[in-house]
This record gives sequence, C-alpha cells and structure tokens, in this order.
Amino acid sequence: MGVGKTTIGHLLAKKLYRDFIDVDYEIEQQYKMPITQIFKSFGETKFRQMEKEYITNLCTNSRLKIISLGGGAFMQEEIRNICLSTSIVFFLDLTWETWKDRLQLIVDSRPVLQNKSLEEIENLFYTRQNLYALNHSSVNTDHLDPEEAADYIINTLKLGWEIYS
Ligand SMILES: Nc1ncnc2c1ncn2[C@@H]1O[C@H](COP(=O)(O)OP(=O)(O)OP(=O)(O)O)[C@@H](O)[C@H]1O
Ligand SMILES: O=C(O)C1=C[C@@H](O)[C@@H](O)[C@H](O)C1
Ligand SMILES: [Mg+2]
Repeated sequence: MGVGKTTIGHLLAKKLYRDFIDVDYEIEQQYKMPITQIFKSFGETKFRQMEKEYITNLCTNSRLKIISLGGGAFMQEEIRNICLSTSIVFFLDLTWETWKDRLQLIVDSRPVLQNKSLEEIENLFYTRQNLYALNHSSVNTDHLDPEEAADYIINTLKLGWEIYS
C-alpha cells in the first residue's frame, strides 16, 4: 500500500504506449464514491468482493494493459492466482523504514491504516510482504524515484523478451 503502484504504473503505461487501469480508481468511478466512503457505506468485505470481481474480469477479458492493483488485493488467493496465471506480476518493494516515513502521505485516504497503532501497521506490512513474494519480478524502490522505477521495469521486460526470443 502506497509503494507507488498508481504513480509508477501510470508512467510505465505512458512509456510503453499502453492503456493504464488503476483498479481503485475504476471501483471509485463505478460506485461514484471514494474508497474511504465505500468502506464506510458497504464495509471492507464488500470492497474486497468488488475488487476480486473487477480484477478477475479484467484479467480474463483484456490484454496488453498496465494494471495497478489496490494495495491489499494480492492478499486474496483468487486474485493472486488469476494475476499470476494471466499477467506479468511486478512487486514494488519498499523497506519498512522507508514506508514508515511515507505513512503520513497516505494514512487519510487508506481506511485500512486508520485507527491502527504503528505496531499494528508494522505487522500488516510484514504479513503482506510474505504473500507479495509470489510474483514474476520484484524491484526495491527505496532509492528509486517513480521515473527510475518505471525504467527499471521496462528494462526487466526487455531482458525477459530477449531471453524468451
Ligand atoms: N518512488 C517513489 N518515491 C517517493 N515517493 C513516491 C514514490 N512512488 C510514489 N510515491 C508517493 O507515495 C504516495 C503513494 O503513491 P501511490 O498512490 O502511487 O501508491 P499506491 O501503491 O498506488 O497505493 P495503493 O496501494 O493505496 O494503491 C504518493 O504520494 C506518491 O507521490
Ligand atoms: O492496502 C489496502 O488494503 C488498500 C489499499 C488501497 O489501494 C485501496 O485498495 C484500499 O484503501 C485498501
Ligand atoms: Mg494505487
């Protein structure tokens, strides 16, 4: 959460001339309310169901798009499975120390972080990291700005295509 998927995904799509889809944004448009409000009105369980349906449909019916997931989406096994079997999954990694310093930028718009102690947030961070290790490629972004992270992903894709062909 807040590692930079939306920011970097958007840049990556521009550099690769691909469509960009941000799953959080699409759900907000569909329900005509911000995610914080979706959590308040319908609850987290309903939100998780919405994101699962949206991602499953996207992975099944579209090609060649750059997709940015919501920060908690990959915790759902069905989402992990459909993403890993239909797409190239990049994990944007960040150390706890760097992420901790970024929290103040994201806390107000991420309901999962609200009313949690720093210790609870740290537990969430490490619990997620275990499952997010399931990916096709990962990049640590501690010392990369969004532009550098997008370029790194492009170079990784190019290398993959060269090896493949
Ligand atoms: N590489 C980076 N270096 C420094 N700040 C960054 C970097 N990438 C993103 N940010 C900043 O971190 C914040 C969160 O970024 P962003 O919304 O792209 O994260 P996200 O991974 O999409 O979050 P979510 O999981 O909630 O969807 C923004 O304020 C953004 O400007
Ligand atoms: O990390 C999370 O659980 C979330 C991150 C955001 O992208 C949103 O999908 C929502 O706020 C939940
Ligand atoms: Mg995002």
